[in-house]
Parts: sequence; structure tokens; C-alpha cells
Amino acid sequence: MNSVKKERLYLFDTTLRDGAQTNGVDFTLADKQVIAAMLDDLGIDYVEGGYPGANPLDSEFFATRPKLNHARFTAFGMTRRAGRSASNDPGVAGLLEAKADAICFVAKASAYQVRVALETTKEENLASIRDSVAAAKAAGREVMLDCEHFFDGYKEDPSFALACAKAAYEAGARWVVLCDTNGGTMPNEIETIVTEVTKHIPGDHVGIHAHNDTEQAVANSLAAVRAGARQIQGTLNGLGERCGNANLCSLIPTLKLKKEFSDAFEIGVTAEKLATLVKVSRTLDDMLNRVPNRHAPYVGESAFVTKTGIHASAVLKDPQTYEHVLPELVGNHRKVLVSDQAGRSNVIAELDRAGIPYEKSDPKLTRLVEELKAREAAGYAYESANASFELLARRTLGKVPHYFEVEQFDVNVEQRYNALGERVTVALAVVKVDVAGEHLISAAEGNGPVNALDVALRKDLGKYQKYIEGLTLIDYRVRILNGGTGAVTRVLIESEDENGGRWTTVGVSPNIIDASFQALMDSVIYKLVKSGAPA
Ligand SMILES: CC(=O)SCCNC(=O)CCNC(=O)[C@H](O)C(C)(C)COP(=O)(O)OP(=O)(O)OC[C@H]1O[C@@H](n2cnc3c(N)ncnc32)[C@H](O)[C@@H]1OP(=O)(O)O
Ligand SMILES: CC(=O)C(=O)O
Repeated sequence: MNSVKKERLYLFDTTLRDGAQTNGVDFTLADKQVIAAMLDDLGIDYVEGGYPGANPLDSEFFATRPKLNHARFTAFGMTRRAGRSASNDPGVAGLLEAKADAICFVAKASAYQVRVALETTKEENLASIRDSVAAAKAAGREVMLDCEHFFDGYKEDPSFALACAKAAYEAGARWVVLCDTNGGTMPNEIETIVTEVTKHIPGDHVGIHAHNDTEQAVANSLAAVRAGARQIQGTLNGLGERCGNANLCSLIPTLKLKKEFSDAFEIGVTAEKLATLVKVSRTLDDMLNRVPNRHAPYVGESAFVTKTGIHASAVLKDPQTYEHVLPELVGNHRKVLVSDQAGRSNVIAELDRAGIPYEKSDPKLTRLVEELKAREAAGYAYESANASFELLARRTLGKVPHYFEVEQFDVNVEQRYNALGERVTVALAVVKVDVAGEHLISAAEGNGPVNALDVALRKDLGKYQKYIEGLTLIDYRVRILNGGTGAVTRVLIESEDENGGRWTTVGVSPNIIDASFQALMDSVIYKLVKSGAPA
């Protein structure tokens, strides 16, 4: 058997440097330490920690440096300034002092940028590159150069852009990284230009740093690899300046799972670590308090979701009918939703998932699909409300005990002065329930009518009270479904219990209190069903 030796492709993560340039992203020192360790564990080759000397956080991060098992810890910074020597440049000195394995300098590789932004000469720029790379090399560091604005610079003055790249390589840089700094270069241009560059600098010394301003940073990175580049710079979840950098959470699976790349290249991420990618992606979002992009390729919550009946029926026969890779390979999972796009297959898949028994030939199953579609048409959204769907299914199939009856509720909202003479708005709710013939009345105040109603409803449910003690509401979302006088309100409530179980319920009505009450009731009843409370 002929086994072709695979080439090594190196992954360089700049989440902690270019990612820190994302609007709205602020890392703490602890965040940086955790993320560096997570990247190292994933199998990234280079972790760029930041810019020591540029701010106290990055200086401290490099002074204490995280312990990494595989990845090379990399410091980023400018080449020496025009008119200074490398030994007399505080910025370069800061980089050399940093506890880093590698130094990644940034230098302009565009004649226009040198003239306008640096206000210096092309010769001085080339000398700055040579001097800075040589100084870091002499200090025993692995050196690389980010050639800023390389592609725009190449289109304007190819010989100067190339001269910048060659100056770094000839001065001893391990990697010369071609940057699409403004992110406007197209994949065919990247492929053509990188092909030219690799005629002068060996591809296994060439890297790509692509920005996502035309939504093609991943495609541009892959185009550079096709043309010979062997280092890819990117970030987790595509963080980065403006529209972000090439997303490593998309690139890594593509490199591992798409034959064109997996047959030709080896990367530091193993199959076992690839299966942690969803966790890595979500951990970063959690740390930054960002809502994960549910439509993100590979790692998004919707990446392997099937909503329509025709697709679901095929997926249940063989997942490959609508999946380009197996979700488990990246740590994701398949999900079949129920909605107005659903058929029997979606409903059956959801009943299986929820462990609700049914007979395939039972006409009640057809009734459930019809009821689901009618309710979706009225505004319910069961794909987002798993618990309400489960109750609807159990009710239609005749399997929910009648635990209690709400005989009446009453909510008042009033504005008044408190003891400090401040105006406060207070809501008061009264709920009357019949629990197996026992009539119970509860009243509660809340910071709003729904909160008051919730507290009153869950204050005393007689013999069922012990089953709902650990129930808390963690999210409440309202959407007005059509404007004008005929507006309908949809309320989604997310709940949690003492065991960390989470579920979502839905209510729909022209009246927001009524819609909220439906969703509250479903949440409480779902908890009773889940707890196995007797009828
Ligand atoms: C494409 C990229 O993403 S590059 C990374 C950009 N990231 C950052 O800039 C974040 C960290 N930066 C900083 O904290 C600050 O800019 C510092 C500490 C580096 C420098 O701050 P200052 O000394 O106040 O300079 P300032 O930021 O105003 O301007 C940058 C200076 O560096 C010069 N410069 C810019 N790039 C380079 C370079 N590659 N090599 C040498 N000099 C450069 C500019 O000409 C300008 O010089 P001037 O002050 O004589 O006009
Ligand atoms: C270096 C860098 O971040 C860029 O050129 O985009």
C-alpha cells in the first residue's frame, strides 16, 4: 500500500491579540490564562498572547506567562520605529524582555501605507524589518513577521511588498505571514499572489492572516494553503478587528474532515480534541458573555438541526441525507425540531427524544401533527419550547394528570409612594387554585405583574408544593407577532430546577398577562410531570 506522507500545517491562534481588538471584547488576565490553556489543550501550535508593553494587562500576562504543554507562546509587536535603532527602541526592548517563545513582529508591506501611515521611506521600512527580525533572532527567539496590508500592497507595488517579505525571511524569520489586513481580497487573488510569493520564499515559511470583511476569511485561508502557505492564523469564533479573523472553529474541522485537506495535511489537533470543539467555542462565548451564534458552521446549535418534514423523514433513515459530516466529530449533536414545517417524522423523533411512548398506527399521532400545525399558525413556537411541545404531545396522547385547576387570578399594578417618599410601581397578584378539592388562595407582590403572578401561583400548591420548590424562572421573552389592533403576544419562559434541568414553555394570547400565565402554567405542570408527581 502506498502511504503518502502528509505535510504539516501549523495553526496560529490570535484570539488573545487580534481577538482583543474586537469591538466589545475585553479580556481579563484570568480569561487570557484560561483561553491560552484551552488553545494549548486543543492542539494549536502558536498562541499569540497579546502585545507586551502596549498595556499593563498584556505586560503582566507575559511577565507571568502561562504554562503551555505544546503551543509556542508568542508576543506581538511593531518593528522598530523609523529613525531608531532596534537596541534603542522601547517597543522592541519590551518584546525581547517578554517571556515568550516566539515574537511576531508587524511591519507594513505596502508602499502606500509606508508613505501615508508611517511617513517614512521604503528603504527605512525594509531596514526596520531586517533590524528587528535580526535582534529577536539574536535574542534566541523564533521570529515571524506579519506583513501588514500585504495583498493590497502587492497589487499596488509587487516588488516592494515582496521585498518586505524577503527582508524578513533573509534576516532569519521562521514565518513570513501575508496579511489581508483590510479583508477585501478575493480567494482567487489570494491564490494567485501566494503562488507568486512561494516562488521566492518556501511555502513552509509562509503564513496567511485573513480578515473577514467579505465573509471569505476562511476561504481565503484555504486558498493560501492551496497555493503553498503552511501556517494559518485565525481566532476562535472568528473574533477580531471589525468583521473578525478567519474562524478557527470552521477551519479546524474543514482541515480535519474534508478529504482535499485531510489527505494532504496533518495539524496538531487530534480527532479526540476535534470532538471538544463545540465546548471550546461555547466556553469562549460564556467567558465573554456573548450569545453563541447558533448558525455557526460545525459548532452552532443549529448546525445539525432539521426542521422540515421531508428532511426529517430522510435524516431518520440515514443522517447523511442532510449532513455533510457527523455532528459528534466536532462535539455537536443532531436535533430534529417540531414546528409548522414538521411532518410525522419530526414529531416521532421528538417523542422518542422525550421518551413518550406511542403507537405508530395511533390516529392520535396524526391529530398531534394537525394540532401542532394549527397552534403554530396561531403563533405558538414549539421548536423553541420543548416542554410545551412535550405537554401538548402527552395531552393529545392522553397522558398528563390533572394536577390542579386555577379557578381565578387577579393582577393589579399600582404606582405609589414608599416610606422614603419615592415613587414605586408595585404589582399585586391573587391566585385561587383547586388542588384535589382543596381551595387555596395565595397573594404576592412582585416587581411586575408577571413576577407577582408567578410568585402567587407557586406560593401554595398544596400537596404538590414540595415538587416545585426547586423551580426558578431564568428567562422571559416577549414577542409581538403582528402589529396593529390585531396584535398577538408570544411569551417564552425558560425555567431551571434544582438538578440543573432546563426547559422552555410558550404562551400565546392577545393579552400579555394571559400569554405569560399559559407559559407559567406549562412550566409548573412540566416540572410536576418530570418529578413524577402522582395525580
Ligand atoms: C493590523 C493590526 O492589527 S496591527 C495591531 C494593532 N494593535 C494595536 O495597535 C494595539 C496596541 N497598540 C498600542 O497600544 C499603541 O498603539 C502602542 C503602544 C503600540 C504605540 O502607541 P503610541 O506610541 O502612542 O503610538 P500610536 O498608537 O499613536 O501610533 C503608532 C505609531 O507607530 C508607528 N508604527 C505603526 N506601525 C509600525 C510598524 N509596523 N513599525 C514601526 N512603526 C510603526 C506609526 O507610524 C505611529 O508613529 P508616530 O507615533 O510617530 O505617528
Ligand atoms: C497583523 C494584523 O493583524 C493584520 O495585518 O491584520
